[in-house]
Amino acid sequence: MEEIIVLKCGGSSVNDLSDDFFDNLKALQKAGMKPVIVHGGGPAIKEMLETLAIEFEFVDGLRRTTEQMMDIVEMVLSGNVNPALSRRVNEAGIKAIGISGSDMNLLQATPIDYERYGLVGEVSNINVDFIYELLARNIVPVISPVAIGTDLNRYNVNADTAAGAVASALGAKQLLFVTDVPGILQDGTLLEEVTTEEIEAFIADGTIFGGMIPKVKAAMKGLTSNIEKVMIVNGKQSELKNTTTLAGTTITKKMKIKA
Ligand SMILES: Nc1ncnc2c1ncn2[C@@H]1O[C@H](COP(=O)(O)OP(=O)(O)O)[C@@H](O)[C@H]1O
Ligand SMILES: CC(=O)N[C@@H](CCC(=O)OP(=O)(O)O)C(=O)O
Repeated sequence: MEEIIVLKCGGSSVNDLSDDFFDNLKALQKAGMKPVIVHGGGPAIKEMLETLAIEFEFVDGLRRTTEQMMDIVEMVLSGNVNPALSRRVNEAGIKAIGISGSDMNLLQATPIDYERYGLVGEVSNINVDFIYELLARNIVPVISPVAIGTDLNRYNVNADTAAGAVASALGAKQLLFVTDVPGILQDGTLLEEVTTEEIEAFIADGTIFGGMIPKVKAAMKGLTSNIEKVMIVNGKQSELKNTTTLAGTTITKKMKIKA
């Protein structure tokens, strides 16, 4: 199997992905790589819950998910964001198929802690064979992070975590977080390379907060498996123009040698 690259498209930028993003996707395929997309949709879920006057809260950065809320999460992620993104990929001339993580037991999950988070899951198993079949046909899977439990409940999985799990399970070489900022910023300055050690310190001193935390955590976990390169890049701008010189933050496990 050729080199697999998992791209996580965050809800913050999924509706505003630049044309360069799709050109880049094409270039990756042309270069013989196999892209797999996992998307989020936090802002769209928020909007829908607010429209329906359903109150929600985040516990440790995860949306505490009730059964009623799960209906909305599934509707938005698998019924709205997912087909919209796969349509755009298809429009760009790339074969893509939108799939819910609960189809074909694609993403199987177990509850993290039902009392604390409700129907929030962590991925326990992935139907990699099905993804490989699609990749062999040059079809880009566009995966919604709604998972299925062995208890047959649906689970809401954080999309960054889901992307990390998919990348590790597939033996992907690269994991790219496509978001609404140019990468990890420190006092407004882009950090081009950050080590896993530095990340711990940045979380502790508040440089990295909120939605960036699950990304760097998934990155650090991914780097302990076969993933060689993790990047955080902006999907809205033209940094994605060139596959070899992507602008953004590269997260590495190697130590920086101090001069
Ligand atoms: N050090 C940091 N550098 C850049 N962004 C950061 C940092 N710490 C926290 N963030 C926040 O993380 C956000 C990206 O995460 P999130 O909103 O969850 O995006 P996505 O929907 O793409 O997953 C940024 O918009 C920014 O507000
Ligand atoms: C458990 C949990 O918090 N799930 C997320 C799933 C979507 C997501 O992660 O979207 P972004 O990538 O846009 O943040 C949520 O309900 O918002």
